[in-house]
Amino acid sequence: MHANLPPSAPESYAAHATDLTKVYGTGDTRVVALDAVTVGFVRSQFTAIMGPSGSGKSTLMHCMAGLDALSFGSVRLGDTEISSLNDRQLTRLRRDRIGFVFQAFNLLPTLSAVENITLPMDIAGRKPERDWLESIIRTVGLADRLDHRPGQLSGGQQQRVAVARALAGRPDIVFADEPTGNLDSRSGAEILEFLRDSTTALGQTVVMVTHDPVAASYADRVVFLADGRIVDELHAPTAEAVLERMGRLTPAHQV
Ligand SMILES: Nc1ncnc2c1ncn2[C@@H]1O[C@H](COP(=O)(O)OP(=O)(O)OP(=O)(O)O)[C@@H](O)[C@H]1O
Repeated sequence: MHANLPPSAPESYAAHATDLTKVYGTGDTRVVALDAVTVGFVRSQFTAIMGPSGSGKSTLMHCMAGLDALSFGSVRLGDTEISSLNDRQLTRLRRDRIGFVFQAFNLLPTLSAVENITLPMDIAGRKPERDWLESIIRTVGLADRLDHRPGQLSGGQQQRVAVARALAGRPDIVFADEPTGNLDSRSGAEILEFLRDSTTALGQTVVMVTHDPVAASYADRVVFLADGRIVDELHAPTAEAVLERMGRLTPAHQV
């Protein structure tokens, strides 16, 4: 398994940031959202990013996914230095090599579940690999819902379609931003299990931003941010351990 390579081996990372710094605004409105963050996401691992509100979680995800430009530092996706890419190359990289799952499911209402799953590949002119697609659909348990439109599916089922869509192109990495934020706890648990299965059974790499210690406990590793810096990390986390670490980072009035 790639996950057993030493973390220092560059090939063990699906994505890696070095001294990643992001500054918004200038003068009085200047905010250092990320302050020289160095972090790697090991292939075939599930990593959760946690931290108090405003600590830089979304900014880290957006910079590493090529959705936002860096101020300083570098981000590599596999062998590709993304800060060296122009807008067109970045668009292609996001489309072909990154999967996204958001809190809102962002499905097209007029398309069936399977059409939604294959849409990004259809747009890219790529043919889905049949076996891969079937294993994803099996993993997320959608085989008997493929012809349903999003309006005929529950929230949990719609998010399963969104997870399958993110995985369909066999991306180098999947970024999930609060993927269970709109779901009841049972549907949320299913989605988290699918994300975890996609790393253990399918070898995918998943990075998830979450506020929820229970959600984070599904990950192999939790990285904690505070004030734009990585301040802690946990391996094989339990919800209790995550909660305890978060308690140390969050001022009492915000808990
Ligand atoms: N487009 C922007 N312009 C100016 N400042 C921004 C912008 N986006 C984020 N920030 C600031 O950068 C800091 C980090 O924001 P970010 O959204 O990454 O935090 P977060 O940890 O994801 O927060 P939350 O948990 O509330 O979503 C905050 O101080 C925020 O106000």
